Amino acid sequence: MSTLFRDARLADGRVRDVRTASGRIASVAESVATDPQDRVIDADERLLLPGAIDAHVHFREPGHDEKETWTTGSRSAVAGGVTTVVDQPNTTPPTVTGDAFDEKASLAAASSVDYGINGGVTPDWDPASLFDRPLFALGEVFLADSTGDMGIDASLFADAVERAADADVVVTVHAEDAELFDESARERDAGGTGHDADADVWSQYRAAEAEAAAVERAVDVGADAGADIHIAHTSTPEGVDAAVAGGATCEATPHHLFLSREDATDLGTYGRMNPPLRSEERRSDLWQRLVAGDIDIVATDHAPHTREQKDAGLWDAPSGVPGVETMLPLLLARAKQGEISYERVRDVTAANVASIFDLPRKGRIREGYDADLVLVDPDDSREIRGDDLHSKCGWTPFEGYDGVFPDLTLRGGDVVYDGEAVVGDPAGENVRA
Ligand SMILES: NC(=O)N[C@@H](CC(=O)O)C(=O)O
Ligand SMILES: [Zn+2]
Ligand SMILES: [Zn+2]
Repeated sequence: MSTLFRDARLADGRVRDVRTASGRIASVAESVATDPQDRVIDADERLLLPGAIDAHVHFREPGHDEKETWTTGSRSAVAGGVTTVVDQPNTTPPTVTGDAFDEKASLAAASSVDYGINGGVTPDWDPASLFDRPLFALGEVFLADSTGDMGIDASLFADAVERAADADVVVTVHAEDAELFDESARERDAGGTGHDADADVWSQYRAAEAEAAAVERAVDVGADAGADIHIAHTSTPEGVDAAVAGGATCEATPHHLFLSREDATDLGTYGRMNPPLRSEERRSDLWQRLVAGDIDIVATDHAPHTREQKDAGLWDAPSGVPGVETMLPLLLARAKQGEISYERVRDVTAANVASIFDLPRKGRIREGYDADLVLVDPDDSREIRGDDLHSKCGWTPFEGYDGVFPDLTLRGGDVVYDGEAVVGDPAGENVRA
């Protein structure tokens, strides 16, 4: 199937015809001749972007298919313009052995988007068999416990980073130092479950200082081993600055860029995640660092949990929020308001992700690249509603926010979302296989 987009506006403002054939971008030019077989789409100067690459999702299989599956997670992805995802290892079993990797890889065949599968680290990981598999990256490596309780100590971390350097794979780090958590916060929990709990207490507990301290440690270990360190979900400007100073790359999530402790009280446990929401001042400084280029990529840390699981007390509810479907729509809504350029949105959601994680055929609209494409009308925003989203969890922390959603998403030249429904059979491929 070949497709010709007529008069598409690219992120840099140029208006071009873009033709796809055999899953790749075949031509990008001011005027491209139509082949009789082409499906012609009059883009009418709507915006055409490379499909977003979300380097941080938790699609929950194997082990937690009540929260999400490769089917539901990838359907949510395409409806939000994401065409490649990277799955994290805190599943059950955790992805810490070659066998566990294989089990996850066979489940991922149900994915509508391309994917990478990360390997993780626990005291009983098996690096020999794990590095024998087509790993996307090592990570997220947990320096403190989060969902799955995979926090590891300093010596295991150093060992893991050395092995990753030998294998020439990036290490993605969940950087929080549990020694700096404020245990006295527990006494300030006034009780209540679900939305009636106060997640600001969670922000007090997993203190902001705990992030930069862990980032500093991670980049030091990385430098000693000669490894590439990527800091996951930086939530504080101090954490970003420590990553930049240490020569690491870093990501920020939509929830840390759009939400703050001022939202935590209303969200309750639905606003509990690791690292937690930060002060409005830190949130705004984080956004500035995104616009300025200190933050390399936006990744969602899409971490769905069921309502039933979230409707518990603050200390018992699981951490994490969904986000894969709303990342690009939220950023495009901000771009529409002039708060970030379309080129920067393209870079942080696609081009930079491809260069950090070495995906030479992804992240740009250029001849020879994979035909992973998102067409949007940049002026057409709508309110985000949990009921409209495709994640199995059925809720969003961004309820009521403006989003610019895709009119069309293509993966490998095939339409996977037509603006109203997810279409086609799952055909996602492992990007490292
Ligand atoms: N971020 C979260 O709060 N939760 C994530 C794990 C993680 O990324 O730390 C999850 O898997 O639920
Ligand atoms: Zn994490
Ligand atoms: Zn995560």
